[in-house]
Amino acid sequence: MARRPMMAANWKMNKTVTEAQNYTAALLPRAADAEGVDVAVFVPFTCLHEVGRMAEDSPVIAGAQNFYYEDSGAYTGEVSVPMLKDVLARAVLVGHSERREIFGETDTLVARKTKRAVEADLLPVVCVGETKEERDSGGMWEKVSGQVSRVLEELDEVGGDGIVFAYEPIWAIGTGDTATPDDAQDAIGRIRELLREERGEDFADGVRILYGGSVKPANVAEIMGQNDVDGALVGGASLEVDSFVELIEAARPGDSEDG
Ligand SMILES: O=C[C@H](O)COP(=O)(O)O
Repeated sequence: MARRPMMAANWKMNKTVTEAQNYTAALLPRAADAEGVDVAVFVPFTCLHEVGRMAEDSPVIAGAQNFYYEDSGAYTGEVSVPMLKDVLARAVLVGHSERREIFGETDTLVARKTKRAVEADLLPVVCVGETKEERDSGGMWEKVSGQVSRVLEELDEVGGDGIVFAYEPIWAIGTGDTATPDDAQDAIGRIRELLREERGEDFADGVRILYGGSVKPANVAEIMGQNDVDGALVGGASLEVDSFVELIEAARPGDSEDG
């Protein structure tokens, strides 16, 4: 099944509102030409409303980088799904490794957030991946399969067709140390196989799985050329519009190495 590619920018903790406005104004006309690719931009809460408003009538998907699964209440510092929708977010990152490693998010919290996003029709991009130590000790698959399975378990009641996963080996994030295209295909192919075993052929074929970790214009074509890789979640190389647009263009169907 041909899945629609996705190219996603994760600005992380970068950009003021003015910088976000300038970036979005430059991106929108150029992303409009990106036929066949879903373009998403995951931005800090402080500029989400502005990016959401500017992108509202465009194909560009404005997204948040985090949220909490309760809708309201005494959760100081947190932001809920209704609040994200109110500022025009259409997607959200869930369980990015920086949330898991720095802020202690557990597999259970990530799974509950994913369920809440699905229920609210906010597209979750669920991040999974192993540390260098886990990879070196042969524990990559135990870690990644555990993260994916916990999410699937939580989604039992709500389905979750169309959710997006992002495989991001932690050792490749922001290090310039990209996984080889074979490593990316191996991990992502195994994730898809797990989805097939747990939820059947149609679900597995429909879920997009992105790769993340030091993706840049110089390596994107090779990564996108892998059979099971449906796009990329990009940090550093998404911060400049020119470089992000190069990545979007490389994701267009027919532009990747194997088609
Ligand atoms: O969300 C994006 C990933 O953490 C990758 O970041 P990076 O492209 O700067 O390595």
